[in-house]
Amino acid sequence: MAAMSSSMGEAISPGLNNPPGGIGNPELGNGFPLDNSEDVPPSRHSGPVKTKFLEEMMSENPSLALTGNVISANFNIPYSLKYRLGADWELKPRRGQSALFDSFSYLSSDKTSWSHRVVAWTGEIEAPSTPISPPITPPSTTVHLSSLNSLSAPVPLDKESRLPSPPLTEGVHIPRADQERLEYQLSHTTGIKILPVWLADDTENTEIELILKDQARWRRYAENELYTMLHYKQHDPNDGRAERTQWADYYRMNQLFANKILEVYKPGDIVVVHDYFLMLLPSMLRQKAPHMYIAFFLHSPFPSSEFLRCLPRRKEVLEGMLGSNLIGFQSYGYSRHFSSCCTRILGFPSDPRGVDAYGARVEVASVAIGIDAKKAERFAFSESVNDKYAALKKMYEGKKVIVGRDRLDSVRGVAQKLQAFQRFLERYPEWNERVVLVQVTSPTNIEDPKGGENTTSTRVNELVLKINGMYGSLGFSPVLHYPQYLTEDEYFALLRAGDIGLITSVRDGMNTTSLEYVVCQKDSYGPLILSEFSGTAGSLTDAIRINPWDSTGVADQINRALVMSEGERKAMQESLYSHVKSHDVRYWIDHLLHRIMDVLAQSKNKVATPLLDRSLMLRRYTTAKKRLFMFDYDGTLTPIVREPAAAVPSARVIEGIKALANDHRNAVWIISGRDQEFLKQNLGHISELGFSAEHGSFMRHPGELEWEDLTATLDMSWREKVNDVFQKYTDRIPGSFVERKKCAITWHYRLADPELGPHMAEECKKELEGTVAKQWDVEVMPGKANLEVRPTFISKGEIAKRLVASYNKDMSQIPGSPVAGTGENQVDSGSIIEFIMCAGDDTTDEDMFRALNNVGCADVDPGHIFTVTVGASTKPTLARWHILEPEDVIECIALLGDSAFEGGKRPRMERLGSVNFGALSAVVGHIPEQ
Ligand SMILES: O=P(O)(O)OC[C@H]1O[C@H](O[C@H]2O[C@H](CO)[C@@H](O)[C@H](O)[C@H]2O)[C@H](O)[C@@H](O)[C@@H]1O
Repeated sequence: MAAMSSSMGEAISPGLNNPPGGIGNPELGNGFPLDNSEDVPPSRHSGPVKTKFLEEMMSENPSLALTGNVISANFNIPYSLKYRLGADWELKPRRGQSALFDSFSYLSSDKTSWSHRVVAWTGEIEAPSTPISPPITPPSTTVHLSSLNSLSAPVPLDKESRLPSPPLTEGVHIPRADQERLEYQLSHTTGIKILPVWLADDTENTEIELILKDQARWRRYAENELYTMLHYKQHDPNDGRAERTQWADYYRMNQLFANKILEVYKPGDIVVVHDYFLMLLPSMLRQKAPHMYIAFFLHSPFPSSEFLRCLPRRKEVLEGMLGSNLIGFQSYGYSRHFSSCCTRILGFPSDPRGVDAYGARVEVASVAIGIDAKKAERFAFSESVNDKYAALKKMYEGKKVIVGRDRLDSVRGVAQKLQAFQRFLERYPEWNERVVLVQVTSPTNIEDPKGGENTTSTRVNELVLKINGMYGSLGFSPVLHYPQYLTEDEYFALLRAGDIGLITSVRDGMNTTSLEYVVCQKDSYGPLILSEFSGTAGSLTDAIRINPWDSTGVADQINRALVMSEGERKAMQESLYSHVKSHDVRYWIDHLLHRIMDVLAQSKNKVATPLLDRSLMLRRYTTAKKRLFMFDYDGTLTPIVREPAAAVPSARVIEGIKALANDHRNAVWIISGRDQEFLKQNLGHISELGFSAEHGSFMRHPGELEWEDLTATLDMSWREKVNDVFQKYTDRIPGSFVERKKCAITWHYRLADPELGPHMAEECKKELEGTVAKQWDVEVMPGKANLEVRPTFISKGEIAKRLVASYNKDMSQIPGSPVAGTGENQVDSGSIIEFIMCAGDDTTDEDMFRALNNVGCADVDPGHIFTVTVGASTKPTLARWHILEPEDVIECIALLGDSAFEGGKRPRMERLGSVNFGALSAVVGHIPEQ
């Protein structure tokens, strides 16, 4: 997890007497205050101040207005709370997440143009005590706190009255009036507008009082399951019962967050959701407010798909995150893992920049968090720290000090650090008694799945004893281990006193200690040794990188850091320092918000294809005397399935197509990449249908049995070459196979590895374009998990053109014309076409849409041509309309087919699915007058 800090503030009781943004203790807010020192004092601000980053970004893209409302959703508020019955609540800055809380302060300050609110859980509330002072409550005139009116208040408001005893139920009971008091304190007195999410065990009485019994339940799933998995740790197998209960709490908690956000959300607001406690929140919000702007930021690492697979709720978690417009990670590696998980686990196409999910694009980005470097520096070199620093320097005089400050959690790698230090003392005995490792460990509330914190702690203690036993003496211990929290002063003094900062985490989202160490070494240039498994390693590229699992390697790097020349140390420090200063927490949040604005601007610029207007289509259809239908097959009449042979038409498709083709005013064609055999077997029995097989290579006219071969005169010698290339790739890629048709050849990779398949298809395409396509007139076409080669002159577009031209003339007498069939239902050949519907789902169908877009007005009125792509509205297409899936195509077919019988005539076919006369009348009834 990111942004841990040792911040520890004094308890304060904010109330109305405290000015907004500056309650009693100015240090309060987020461990220590937001630095204003180099800016104009707030009172003299004429308006919001833009950071350099924002100015640069806005000059690049002036259309981005970096202003509006931001709602940050975080698991807990920046304070730990102590409840005092009938009195103001006691708020203490919460330990950890200091960087994130600093970003909240920044967004809430007048240094940005954003209006900012935080929605967060109260956190575990400390049990009540008797009131210690009269409440500094808001005035009774405040509308917000109407229940504090003494008549309606559930508890007496004057301090003399005895408070009623809490009911006999166990747990903490918080009357509504006291909840409102906290809500008031949090929104008016802390400098950040905070809306608390109340999470109660008992949902029945929440209007009267909140009963909190098992407060830790809300963090259990996230900490036991998600934190564990995100850090590559695993449980021993269990029966899953505890997991189910914890999941239910996690789900409910995310829902309560969604409800709270929706209470205050207004269209146009940006919601930024933080970390693994709220992974379901983006999709819950998206369901309720489809147009909400949502960014999710994961402060933790994100594992590879091999590891995420082990999580029983992997799909729910990924789908939850995919409700966002943008998902930010601490490093590129984590964002790459996420995209890959979406492909491998959910089957969604992805690339390193994003995922295509449910017809929308979800962008991913790596935006590493920073610290408030100015504030940290000011604090680290303040008077109170100077004294402690001087004392430490004196204490370790004549020794080199290696400093470490980590949580006592196995992923922080404290055991690895000690092992490497032992190896160092063994390999470099010249440093014995001249180097000391000062290791501070703070407790963690996250349980280790394999035996808990105790295992790590026991191991660490054993190692400390062992090293001190081996290399220490009566007067000297090489390892000084302090398992305790440090005050802010002590913490910064220690980082300043270090000669080397040593971070050996084995998994870590962002390690803010390393950033604070860099700030503290501003003048003394102590090198930073940093684990390559920390998310920070991706940003602090000039630090000495180590693999914590390689003790000897770490030992050598410790020695290297100790013997480095001053010049080398200075150069390293200067570069690290400049990075930490320039990529601070403001840069981070500005950058994240800018990215979301950018993503939103891009999606606004994209022209979405409108959903097919069925009533318009029906209107045009019913009035037309001559109609032409062109249907693609796979992905249009049948859903895409794993194996081509399994994509057989349903009874509904057959019924619907039959009904359409039965109408003598309709010409219905199936224009497919499939071969003749497949089409004949599955739809060949509908004699009124016309067929075009293999993308136009072969045609079978309505009412006929013979196929026309349009490739008869073509040179087909390319097939052998293509076959060889496809075979080579098939041999290399398990699961892929070649479909050899009469003319076209298709290489399928749907059953291959989901990332390797598309990658090798790109390679294969390049190879074919550079060889076969140069020698022969053939086209290499990427399809849906396939690559297909066919002669260039043949395409679905050509067929579409021909059909329009042919049906537009009276060509029934011309042999070979598409309308020259003999069936009883032969289309009326005397007039021009008055209605065209053409539906398809993939790139080869775009050729038909292009051809139909170019049909001259004299031939067919463009308003009567319905080109329809099957897929999301965001899909790039030349079609004028879209519908989502084959099921919708079938419904449209049924709708049109049934329309012939509207008006009381008995239908000749079974009613199709959900479309019946009632539904049809409903649609017709709503047709606006022309
Ligand atoms: O023009 P179409 O009718 O859309 O045919 C295009 C290709 O479709 C078939 O492959 C695709 O569908 C399969 C079944 O759903 C699926 O398993 C495969 O991954 C898709 O690529 C067919 O096998 C090809 O011959 C067609 O060219």
